[in-house]
Amino acid sequence: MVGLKSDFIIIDPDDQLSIVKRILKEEVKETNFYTDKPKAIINFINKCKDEGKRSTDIMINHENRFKQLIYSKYETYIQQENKLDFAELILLTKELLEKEIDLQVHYSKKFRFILIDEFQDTSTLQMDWLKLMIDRDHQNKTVQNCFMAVGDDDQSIYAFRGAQCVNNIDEYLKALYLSRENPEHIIKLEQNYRSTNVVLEAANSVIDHNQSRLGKNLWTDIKNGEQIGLYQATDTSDEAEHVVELIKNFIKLHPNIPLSQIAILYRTNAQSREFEQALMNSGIKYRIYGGIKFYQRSEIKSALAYLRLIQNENDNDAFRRIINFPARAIGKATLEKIEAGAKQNQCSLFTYIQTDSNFSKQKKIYDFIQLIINCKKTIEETNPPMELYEQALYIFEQSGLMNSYKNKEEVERLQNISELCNAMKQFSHLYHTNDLTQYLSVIALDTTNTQDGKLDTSDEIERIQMMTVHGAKGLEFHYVFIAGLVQDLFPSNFFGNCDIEEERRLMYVAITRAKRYLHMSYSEIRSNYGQQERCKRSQFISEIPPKLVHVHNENDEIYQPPKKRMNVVQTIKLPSQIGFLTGKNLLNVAQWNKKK
Ligand SMILES: Nc1ncnc2c1ncn2[C@@H]1O[C@H](COP(=O)(O)OP(=O)(O)OP(=O)(O)O)[C@@H](O)[C@H]1O
Repeated sequence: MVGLKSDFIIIDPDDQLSIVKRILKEEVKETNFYTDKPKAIINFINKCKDEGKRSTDIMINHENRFKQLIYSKYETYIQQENKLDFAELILLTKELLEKEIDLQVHYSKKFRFILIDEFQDTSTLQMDWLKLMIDRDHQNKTVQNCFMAVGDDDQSIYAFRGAQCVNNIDEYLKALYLSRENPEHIIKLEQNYRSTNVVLEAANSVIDHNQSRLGKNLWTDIKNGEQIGLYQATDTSDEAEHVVELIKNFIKLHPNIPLSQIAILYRTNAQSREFEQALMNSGIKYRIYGGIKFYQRSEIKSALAYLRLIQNENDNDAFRRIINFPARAIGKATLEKIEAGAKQNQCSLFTYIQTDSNFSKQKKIYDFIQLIINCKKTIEETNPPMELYEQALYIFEQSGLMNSYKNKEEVERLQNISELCNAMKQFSHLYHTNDLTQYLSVIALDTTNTQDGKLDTSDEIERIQMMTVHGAKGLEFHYVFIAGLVQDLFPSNFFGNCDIEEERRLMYVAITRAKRYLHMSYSEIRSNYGQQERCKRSQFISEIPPKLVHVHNENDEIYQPPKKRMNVVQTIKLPSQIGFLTGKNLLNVAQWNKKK
C-alpha cells in the first residue's frame, strides 16, 4: 500500500548520516565542495518530515536549494533500498491513513485507550497522526476512544526542532471536543515531590513571566529549604573556581552524598571548559553528560592540529587531520601516495610534499604548503608581536576553519573555537608569554591523556555531572549549579533573535532539577575570541524574589577566595624552564601544583 516490501529496514540517525554523506560524495564528485554539511542536511530533512513535507512540497529559495536537492535524492535512495528513517515511519503512516479511510477507521476503532507522554514536545506531524487515531462521531461531536496526554507546557524546550506546545494543546483539545477551561479536561499535578519550597517558589516566579502557558503553581510539603546561592564573579575563571570551591565544601560536609548528585548546568557546551579546568585543578572527577570533553571536541582537535603543524612541521598526526580539512579536494588516494613517499624518503609528510614536485606543483597542495609557511612567517615577523590568541585566530581564519563553521547548525563549534582563544588569552596572562610552543606543551596532557571517547558516558566512578540545560531535562540532582547567567548567553541570543519565553522555560527546567540546593552564578566580564566584553546580569535572576536568594561574598565561611590559589599557580615553572621535552611526560597545571 505504501510501496514498501515486507522486509523493509528501519535506519537510525547514524545510518542517515552515512547515506547523506554517500549522496553528497556522488553529487560533488567533481568539486569536492558542498554548501551544506551532512548534519545540517539531515536536520533539514527531519524538520521537513516533522512538518509533513516531502521534498516536492518545499518552496525552493536561494538558502535551501542544495538541501532540497539532496533531500529528493535521499528520498529516492531510501525508497530504492526499502529503508525507513524514524520520521518516515510516522509520515508514511499518516499519508497512508489519510488516503485509505477504511484503514484509518479500522485503527481508530482498534485502539481504545491512547496515552501520550511528553506531549509538550509533539511535532506537527505527530499531532496530525494523533488526530487520525480519533474515533469520532461527527454528528454528536463525541469521541469514542479515550485519550490522555501527559506533559508540562513549561518544559517545552524544543521549539527549534518544530515542537509547538501551546498550539498543539489547543489543537488536541479542539479535536477531542474538550476545553481548556473545564477542570475535568485538564488535570493539574501541582504537588511536587522533588524540590524544596524555596526552589519551587523561584521556579514559579520565573515562569510566571511567560504569557504563553496554561498556568500552574507548584507546591511541596518539603519546607525550610536552603536559600538559593548567588555569586557575582570577577571573571569566568573566578566563577568556575568559586563553584568548584563550594562543591569541595559540600563534599567535605556531606561525604555520603554521591558525586553524581552534584550537577553544573550551562546554556552552551563551550562553557564547560572553565569548569573542566577548575575541577581538574582540584582533582575532582567529572563527566560531561551527553557530551564530549572540551579538548576532545572535533573542532578543537582540528584547531589545535593547525597550531601544532605550524609550530612543528614534523607533526604527522596534525598533518593528517588538516590536509583535507576544511575540504580541499585532497583525497584518500593522494594521502596514501604522500604517506608512501614520506616513508621511502624517511621524512615527515609535510616535508615530503614540499620536496616532491609531483605534489608541490599541484595547486591544492601548493596552496596548503603556502598556508602553513605564510602563517608561520606572519606570526614570527609581525611587529609588535601578535598575542597568542591573535596568532591562533589568524591561523583559524586563514585556514578557512572558521568559515567552515559558518552555518547556523555549527554555532556551537564556533563557540568552542572562541573559548579556545579565551583559554589562550588566559594562558598568556598567567604565564606572561605568547609562545605557541609553550602553550601546546602545557595543554598536551589534556589532549593526549584523556579518554578519546565519543560521548563521555564512562560511569564506573562517581563523578560530578556537567551538562547543558537541554541535556538536564528529565534528570534531578541534590545540588544544582547554574552557571553563566548573563544576558545574551542565558537567555541566549545566538542568532540575534531571542525567543525569551523558550529561554525562560529552559531556566525553569534548570531550576527544577534541584532537589535540595540551588546555586546561580555569573560574571559580568566574559571573553569572546580572547576579547573581554562587559555583560549584563541575566534578567532571570531578577525574576526570583530577593528573599529566596543568599548573595555569596568573601566573608562566608563556606567560601574561600580563589586568589590564594592563583598565587600558587603563578609560581609554577613553564616546561622549557623545568626541562620537559615531550608532551606525554608533561603534567598539567593542577598536577604540577600538587607535586610542588
Ligand atoms: N507520589 C509521590 N510520592 C513521593 N515521591 C514522588 C511521588 N511522585 C513522584 N515522586 C518523586 O518526585 C521526583 C520527580 O518525579 P518524576 O521524575 O516522575 O516527575 P516528572 O514530572 O517526570 O519531573 P520532570 O518533568 O520535572 O523531570 C522523583 O524523585 C520521584 O521519585
